[in-house]
Amino acid sequence: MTASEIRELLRWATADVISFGGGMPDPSTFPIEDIAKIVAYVLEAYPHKALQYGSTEGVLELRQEIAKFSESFRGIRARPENIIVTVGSQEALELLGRVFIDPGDVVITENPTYLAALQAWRVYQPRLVGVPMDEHGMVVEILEERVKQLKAEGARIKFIYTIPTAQNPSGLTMSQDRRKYLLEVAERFDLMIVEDDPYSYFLFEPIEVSPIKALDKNDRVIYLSTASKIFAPGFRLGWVIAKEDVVKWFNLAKQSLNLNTSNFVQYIFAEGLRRNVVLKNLPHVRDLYKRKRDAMLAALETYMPPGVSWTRPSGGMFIWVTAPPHIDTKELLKTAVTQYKVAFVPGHGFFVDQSVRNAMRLNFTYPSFEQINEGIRRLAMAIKGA
Ligand SMILES: Cc1ncc(COP(=O)(O)O)c(CN)c1O
Ligand SMILES: O=C(O)/C=C/CC(=O)O
Repeated sequence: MTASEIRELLRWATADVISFGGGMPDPSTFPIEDIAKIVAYVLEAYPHKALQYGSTEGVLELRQEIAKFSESFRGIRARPENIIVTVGSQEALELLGRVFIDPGDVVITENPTYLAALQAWRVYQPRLVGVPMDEHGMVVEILEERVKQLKAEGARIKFIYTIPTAQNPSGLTMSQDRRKYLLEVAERFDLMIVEDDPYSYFLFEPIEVSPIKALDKNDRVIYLSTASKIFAPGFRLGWVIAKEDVVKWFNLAKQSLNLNTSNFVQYIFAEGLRRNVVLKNLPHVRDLYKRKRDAMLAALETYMPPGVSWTRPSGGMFIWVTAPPHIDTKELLKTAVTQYKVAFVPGHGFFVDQSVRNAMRLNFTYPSFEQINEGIRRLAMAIKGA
């Protein structure tokens, strides 16, 4: 077991430190009034169901609402039997490890990728294989070559993990052609794709892309999403859309983890979807995050010294920054926090072999506009002094 550099950062979060760490939503986006009304309604209308143990796969009413939401908003056709509700999509990542990974099995991911997925799976001792990205996302040509090599070695490839839209940590979005190519490679080599999709709700520029799951005609994609960025992360509510036998295995594995996801939050989120709270809130959230992204890009242009580069995310919550090669950002973090009062997530933990030491991930959704400008100014001073 290894620590999450993101979770560990929470230790540094003191009042005088500007943190670009955790991918936290701007608290102003939480639909507090709607949630307050819904809580009162749920406790009035069906308190005994909401406060009781529940089914491991999740409340039927919520799975029905998620199926409707996924089809109308994401173009993903699914029935409630194809859905299991999880304790955040982080639990879905754990279930993937618990159900699919035996020691030595190969898991293929983008490189860099979401470090808490790697953290969850390392417990099951996989062989992690990272595929590089370019501005169009995972370089699927390289993936195809790696798959051929791995198959020739007799490796057991359990799944390909991708965050195709506004990727964590890079902010990059996989093109539609690449999505089709990836699905074609998976079909040809009989592989499963895990599509982790917390961020497709926040695309700032019009990009013609669809979830890979919406293109999936042969149940080859296990799709993950979450209420964390569109409702509230404190609810710890995510979901998986997959073929029924995968849902059954996830159910089996989840029984011994936590019996069931909280009924209380499930009924609240079901009512939130029913009342269109999410879709009503999204345009405001998307506009706010676009403006915050632009504010951080402008501050980077203003303050960063030569030799520092960064991505221009198409959506999501993060900008990926590459410092000059002599800088180890894990070391830089200590100075940044203690001397310059600014924090970020060092980049090495996002790589399958922790090899890249001079990168960092910056969150722009949580800090205020003033903190974004001041924090980037401080960060630039820390980099110049390194
Ligand atoms: C790619 C990805 N997957 C999963 C998660 C976990 O989210 P949650 O457990 O809150 O649904 C996150 C959270 N930042 C994420 O970025
Ligand atoms: O910053 C992220 O990507 C994940 C955030 C969830 C967490 O707080 O660990």
